[in-house]
Amino acid sequence: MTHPAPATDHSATVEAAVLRLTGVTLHLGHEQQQVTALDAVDLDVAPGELVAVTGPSGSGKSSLLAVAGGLQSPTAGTVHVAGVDLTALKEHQRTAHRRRHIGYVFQHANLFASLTAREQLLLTAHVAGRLDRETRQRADELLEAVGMGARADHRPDRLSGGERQRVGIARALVLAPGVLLVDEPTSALDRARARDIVDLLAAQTRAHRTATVMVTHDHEILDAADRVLTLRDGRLS
Ligand SMILES: Nc1ncnc2c1ncn2[C@@H]1O[C@H](COP(=O)(O)OP(=O)(O)OP(=O)(O)O)[C@@H](O)[C@H]1O
Repeated sequence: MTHPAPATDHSATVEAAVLRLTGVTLHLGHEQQQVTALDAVDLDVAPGELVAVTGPSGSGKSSLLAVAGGLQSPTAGTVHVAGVDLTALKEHQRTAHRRRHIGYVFQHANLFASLTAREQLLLTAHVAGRLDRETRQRADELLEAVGMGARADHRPDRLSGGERQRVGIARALVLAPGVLLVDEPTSALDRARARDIVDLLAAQTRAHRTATVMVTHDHEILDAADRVLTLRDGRLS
């Protein structure tokens, strides 16, 4: 019987982090108008960990999510997702890796008006070529887990803002991503619903062992995070 070679320390730590940004710098704009949106950012997020990133307007929060999600290539540095450096991939490979390993939750749930809650999840699975029995079952389980089981056949116009956000969270998890990137999830919600949603995100992060990064202005929800980091002028601390 053969045994696999032991992993080197380096590859083991990359895998352990799930999401790892190393020395990430992002310049935006041109020449005199150039802005350093991210400045030598290092960030490791482990499975089951919820990291909140806060910071003033223009500090680089959206840029951080865009780079971590492979939507924007950094000017310098590397972004490892599930052990693979996104910056070393060709565009089509990056898209495939992103679909497989990253889930996104947006400020507004961005649901399709004509689809029911369940169909929002099934469409995501379909686009990824994963509309199989297992994924259908996972979709129903997730809708149950986010408290939307009884409303799985409702379209967005029959759901509240908080309920739509719940569907958005379930949709982000339907392909079992290792990384969850969350952009201002509570900004469209009242206090009580904001609390519900962030508690749900924390619970789902733990239940599904995702490495979750949540960008937020909302200081009242920071207690739900395992770690709180601050961006100032593109520097993370
Ligand atoms: N396309 C662009 N060209 C040039 N500069 C840009 C561009 N997009 C963003 N910036 C600048 O990069 C910096 C970081 O912007 P970013 O949107 O990441 O900040 P943010 O913290 O998400 O802000 P907010 O909280 O207001 O959404 C800002 O100074 C912004 O003006």
